[in-house]
Amino acid sequence: MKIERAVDIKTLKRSIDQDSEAQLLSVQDILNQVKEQGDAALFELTGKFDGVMLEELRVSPEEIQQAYQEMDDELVEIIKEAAKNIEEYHVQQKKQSWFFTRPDGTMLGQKIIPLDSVGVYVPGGTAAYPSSVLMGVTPAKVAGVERIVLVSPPDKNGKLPAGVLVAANESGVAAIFKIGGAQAIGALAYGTETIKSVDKIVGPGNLYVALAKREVFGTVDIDMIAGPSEIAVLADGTANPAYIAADLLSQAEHDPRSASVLVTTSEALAEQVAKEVDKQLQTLPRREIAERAIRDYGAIYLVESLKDGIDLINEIAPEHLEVMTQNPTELLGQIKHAGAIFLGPNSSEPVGDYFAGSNHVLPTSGTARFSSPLNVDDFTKKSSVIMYSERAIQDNAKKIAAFARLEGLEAHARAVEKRLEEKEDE
Ligand SMILES: NC(=O)c1ccc[n+]([C@@H]2O[C@H](COP(=O)([O-])OP(=O)(O)OC[C@H]3O[C@@H](n4cnc5c(N)ncnc54)[C@H](O)[C@@H]3O)[C@@H](O)[C@H]2O)c1
Ligand SMILES: N[C@H](CO)Cc1c[nH]c[nH+]1
Ligand SMILES: [Zn+2]
Repeated sequence: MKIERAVDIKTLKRSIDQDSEAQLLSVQDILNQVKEQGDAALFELTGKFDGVMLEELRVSPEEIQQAYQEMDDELVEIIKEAAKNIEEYHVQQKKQSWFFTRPDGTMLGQKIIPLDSVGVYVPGGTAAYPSSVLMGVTPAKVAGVERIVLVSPPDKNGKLPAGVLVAANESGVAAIFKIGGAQAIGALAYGTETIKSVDKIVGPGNLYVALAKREVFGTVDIDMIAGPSEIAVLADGTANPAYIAADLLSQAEHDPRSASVLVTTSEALAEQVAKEVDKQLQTLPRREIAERAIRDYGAIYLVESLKDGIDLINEIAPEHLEVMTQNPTELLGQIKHAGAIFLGPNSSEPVGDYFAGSNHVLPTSGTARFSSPLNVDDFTKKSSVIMYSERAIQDNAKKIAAFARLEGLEAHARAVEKRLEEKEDE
């Protein structure tokens, strides 16, 4: 890894918009086909793109049972424990409806309501992460969403990975469907004979999935369109270089476009981390991916002070930030922009990916400046509640009517004045 004194933030801001016109047209065709032909389109497109002719779209209870048998019992227990931790964390996020009254008897409030139904997309292939199943489903469940369904593309034998099925079952989804790509997004948005449409679709996927989500937005709500993973580590000379290198590589192995960045005040540490990264890379099974990510999007930035380091971190707004300094908690107050903040030497990033309980679906590509991790609020909506008292309408009707007339809206004015007339007639 190169050690630099100047920072090119631009290299971290990778665009997710690498779609071509042809891909967009193909996605639009797929969505139309699903809208018009329903299940028949799903069977046909799954044959075409996933190479398997399915008999059933829905995963059967027997398939779920078989998944438990295929998995090591110890791993099932680990998934259960992770699910418990994730639930415990997200329960803390739950907000209550609130109401208050004014002295004139008016009652006002905000009612919080869970969405009726949600679809969670789980990518296929090597990115079919059981942990992402837990992260997508649990906040919806905690929010109180009644119907949560999961979609994921099948393999050539028409199967989904055992880990995905176990995680889905443990987190309490209502149904699992073996469909992927734009056709899965279309089915969730428009509904088919077998799959009822949902109100919101969440979860990452390839370009076809991302484009399809963008296309159906408005018919349904969607979550963020996530870019490749990122990690930034802020460290002083007290940090352990082997830990830092390992954590940088943990995100580099996700994608050749993952960004792994160290910001440090210590030149000695910078040199040690660069050496460690090279050393640890040699034995990684996903070495090729990680090597490309480190080469193209990895960097070590030397800064004069921790204050300069924090300014730089706030500018990068990384998906994950690890703070490995002598007193990490003292810096927390100054960190404004980061999706998840890991404090101290024991809080290795994968702790958050799998087990601590916080959500690993996080804002990427600098969007941590204005967005948050996937959370319970993403699966609720709010309604305002207004109950004006008789005294309040009598006292305020004239003011409201005057305001309406300022906007040239006579019917608005007369609607509230009607209450005054009715009172005079009594
Ligand atoms: N940001 C994150 O947190 C995160 C996590 C996991 C995975 N991912 C992303 O998920 C993606 C996984 O990709 P994947 O492809 O393995 O699985 P996927 O499930 O995203 O896509 C597979 C589907 O793509 C469709 N498809 C493939 N080729 C097509 C074509 N030519 N025309 C139309 N549709 C086509 C097929 O329907 C197939 O079912 C990667 O891009 C990865 O970066 C991101
Ligand atoms: N670090 C990824 C999100 O940035 C999530 C993940 C899933 N599995 C392992 N890691
Ligand atoms: Zn990860």
